[in-house]
Amino acid sequence: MKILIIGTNHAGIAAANTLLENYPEHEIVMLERNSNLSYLGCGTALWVGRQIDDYKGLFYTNEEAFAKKGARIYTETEVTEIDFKSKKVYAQKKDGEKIEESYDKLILATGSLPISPKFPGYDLEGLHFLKLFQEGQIVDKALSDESAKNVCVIGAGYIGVEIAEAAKRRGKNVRIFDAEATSLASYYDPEFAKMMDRNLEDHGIKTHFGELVQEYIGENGKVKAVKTDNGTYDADVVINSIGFRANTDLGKDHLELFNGGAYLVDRHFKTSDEDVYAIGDCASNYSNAIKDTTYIALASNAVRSGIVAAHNLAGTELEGAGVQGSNGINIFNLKLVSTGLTLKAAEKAGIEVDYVEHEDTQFPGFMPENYQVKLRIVFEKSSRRIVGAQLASDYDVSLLIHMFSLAIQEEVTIDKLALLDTFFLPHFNQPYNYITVAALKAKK
Ligand SMILES: Cc1cc2nc3c(=O)[nH]c(=O)nc-3n(C[C@H](O)[C@H](O)[C@H](O)COP(=O)(O)OP(=O)(O)OC[C@H]3O[C@@H](n4cnc5c(N)ncnc54)[C@H](O)[C@@H]3O)c2cc1C
Ligand SMILES: NC(=O)C1=CN([C@@H]2O[C@H](COP(=O)(O)OP(=O)(O)OC[C@H]3O[C@@H](n4cnc5c(N)ncnc54)[C@H](O)[C@@H]3O)[C@@H](O)[C@H]2O)C=CC1
Repeated sequence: MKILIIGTNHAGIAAANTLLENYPEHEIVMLERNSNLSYLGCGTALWVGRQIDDYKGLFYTNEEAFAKKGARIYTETEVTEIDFKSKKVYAQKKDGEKIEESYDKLILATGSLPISPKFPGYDLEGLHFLKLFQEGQIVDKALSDESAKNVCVIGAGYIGVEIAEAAKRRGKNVRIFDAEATSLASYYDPEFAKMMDRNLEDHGIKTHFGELVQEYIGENGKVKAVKTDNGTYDADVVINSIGFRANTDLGKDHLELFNGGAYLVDRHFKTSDEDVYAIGDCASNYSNAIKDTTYIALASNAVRSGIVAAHNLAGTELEGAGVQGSNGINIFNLKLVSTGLTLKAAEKAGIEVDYVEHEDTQFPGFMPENYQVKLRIVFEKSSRRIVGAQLASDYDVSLLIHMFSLAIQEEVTIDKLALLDTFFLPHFNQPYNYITVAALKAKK
C-alpha cells in the first residue's frame, strides 16, 4: 500500500515513525513545505529569552533520518492540490518543479496557522507571529536590536505569556494585552490566572487585560504604537499570539469539518473520506470531559493522534483515548498546570459542576525548605466524576496533573479520590495532603 503524509511536524512524524517501525511492507512518502521538521515551538521562548544557549536542540529528527528508515521524503515541497477522486496529490518544489504522487491512503498532518488579527495597520513592518522556527529567528533578531525598547504582545495565552517573559529577560519594556479579564483565561479560573497576572506584574511586565487592541499605528511603514480602547502605547516590536486555527486549506471543500474549522475525525482519526486520515492541529479530537468532539492544538495530542491513525490505517484497530487538554506553563518560576474543564468551560459546555479547593504547604512545617501549593478540583454535580483540575506552585507539582488527567479519562469520582492510597514521606508531601483534604471537602 502507498501511504502519503502531508505535513511532517509532530503529528506527521509520529504517524511516519509508527508506520515505518511496525509496518515496513508499505511505501511511505512524506511531503513538507518547510525546510525543517520536528521543531519544538515550546522552546522558542526559552531560546529567545536566553534561558537556553541556542535552538539546535529544539529539533529531534531530520529528513535524513526518515530517508534512512526507508521513507521517501520531500522537504521545501508544498502540496497545492489534492484530487480525492483519483487519489492524486499535486505539489511544487522550491525550485518550481511540479510533482504528482498517487496514494492508496492519505494522512493530512498540515497543522495549524496563527490567527492574524486584521486591525488597521496589520501589514506594518515590526509585527510578528511565533509559529515557525523561522519566525522565532525573526523575533530573536528584532529583540537583538538595541534601539528596539518597547515590546507589545497581543494575546495572553500560552505563546503570549511565554514570549512576554522572554522579551523581559532580554531587557525590554513589555506590555501584554488580552481581550479577557486575566491572562490564560481558557486554561485557568480567575483565582489561578490572577496569580500569573501578579507574577508578570511583579517582574515588570505591564498587563492590559479586558483592553481591546483597535489599531497598529505606524510611521514610514514601521509599527511605532499600539492603540487600544483605553490608550496608545509605544511599540517597536509587536508579537501577535491570539490563537491558532486549523490549516484545512487542502481538504475543506471535500471533507467534513468540525464547526467549520478542523477536519472532523472519528476515534481512529479517519475523516469523512474512507481513505483519508487527519491528525494533529488540523484535526478534531474527542474530549473525555465533555464527552463530545473538541479542538485543542497541542503537540502532545498531535503525537498521540499520529500513532493512533497510523495503526488503524495499517489495519490494527486502535481507538484513541480522547484528550483532556492537559497543559502546563512555567513563568519566572511560577508553575501552573491544568487538565479538563475550568468552571467557565464547564458552563459553556452545559455541564453543571461544583469544585473543591485546598491550599497548603507541600511538605510538613518542620522541613527546612517549603512551598505553597494551590489545588482546585472540578467535578460534575450529578455523577460526581472529576472533569477538571488546576494546580499552582513554585514547586514542581506538574506530574500530579497526569493523575487528574487519567481520573477524567476513566471517570473517577471525587469520592473515590478522597479515599485514594497516597503515600507519605516528609521529603515529598504531608500525611494529610492537599489532594485528600480537597477531595474530602466535596459535600454530597
Ligand atoms: C511558540 C509555540 C510554543 C508551543 N508550545 C507547546 C508546548 O509547550 N506544549 C504543547 O503541547 N504544544 C505547544 N505548542 C503547540 C504545538 O507546537 C502544536 O500543537 C504542534 O506543532 C502541532 O503539530 P502538528 O504536526 O499537528 O502541526 P504543525 O506543527 O502545525 O505542523 C504542520 C506541518 O505541515 C506542513 N504543511 C502545512 N501545509 C502544507 C502543505 N500544503 N504542503 C506541505 N506541507 C504542509 C507545515 O509546514 C508544518 O511543518 C506550541 C506552539 C508554538 C507555536
Ligand atoms: N505550554 C504550552 O503547552 C503551550 C501551548 N501552546 C499552544 O499553541 C496554541 C496557540 O497558542 P496561543 O496563540 O497562545 O493561543 P491561546 O489560545 O493559548 O491564547 C490566545 C489568547 O488570545 C486572546 N485573544 C483572542 N483574540 C484576541 C483579540 N482580538 N485581542 C486580544 N486578545 C485576544 C485569547 O483571550 C487568549 O487568551 C494553543 O493551542 C496553545 O495551547 C503554545 C505555547 C505553549
